[in-house]
Amino acid sequence: MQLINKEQVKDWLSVYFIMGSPNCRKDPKETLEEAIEGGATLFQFREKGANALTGEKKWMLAAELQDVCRRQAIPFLVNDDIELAVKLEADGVHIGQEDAALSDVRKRLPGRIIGVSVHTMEEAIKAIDEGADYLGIGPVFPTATKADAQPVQGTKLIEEIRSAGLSIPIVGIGGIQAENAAQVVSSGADGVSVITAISQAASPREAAAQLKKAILEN
Ligand SMILES: Nc1nc(C(F)(F)F)ncc1COP(=O)(O)OP(=O)(O)O
Ligand SMILES: [Mg+2]
Repeated sequence: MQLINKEQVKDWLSVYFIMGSPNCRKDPKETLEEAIEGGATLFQFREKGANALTGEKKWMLAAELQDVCRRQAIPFLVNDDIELAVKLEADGVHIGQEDAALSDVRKRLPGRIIGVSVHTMEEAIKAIDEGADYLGIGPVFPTATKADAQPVQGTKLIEEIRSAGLSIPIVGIGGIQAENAAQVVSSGADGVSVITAISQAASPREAAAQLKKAILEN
């Protein structure tokens, strides 16, 4: 059972920026503001990896970035940390196969966006049956950002899901940049999600704008 308007979710997925403080070249708040000014349409707070903030510091940064999203009217999602999402009344969460069960998350965050990472058709069908609002599929290209990433799979699963006539909103993830973004969308994804392509850019604004342009040209 889908709770959020599917077309709205597809629009949100166009340029989906994911970030935490360890990913940033400069101040995370500045990075996010620039990314949204450049064209980012959705944000996921993913505070993970070496030197990730925890406890009060993590909560404070999340609240600060949520405020940026509120002011710029884009949804603020939280990766993994359901407690934090509930505490902040986030617009949604993203969960992987090892994270909390979708049914439990739905109970704790009714009416909010729930995205699920999937790597196989079986995982995709299970997530759709359980009412996921979108699927994160990848890694499409090699990525250095996620140490425990699954094997690189290109756009094969995205194409398979679309060939099966499934219309759930899909975002590609993993090693995506302006140069390769168009092929992700032409394979059937509704948008692309990136970390490094924006967070490590000299100009996050310009990087987001280039991604947006690549998507719109497709
Ligand atoms: N965080 C993510 N966001 C997306 C999104 F669809 F939003 F692009 N897709 C996939 C992931 C990966 O999620 P997961 O497999 O739980 O690993 P981690 O918690 O380390 O990110
Ligand atoms: Mg996760």
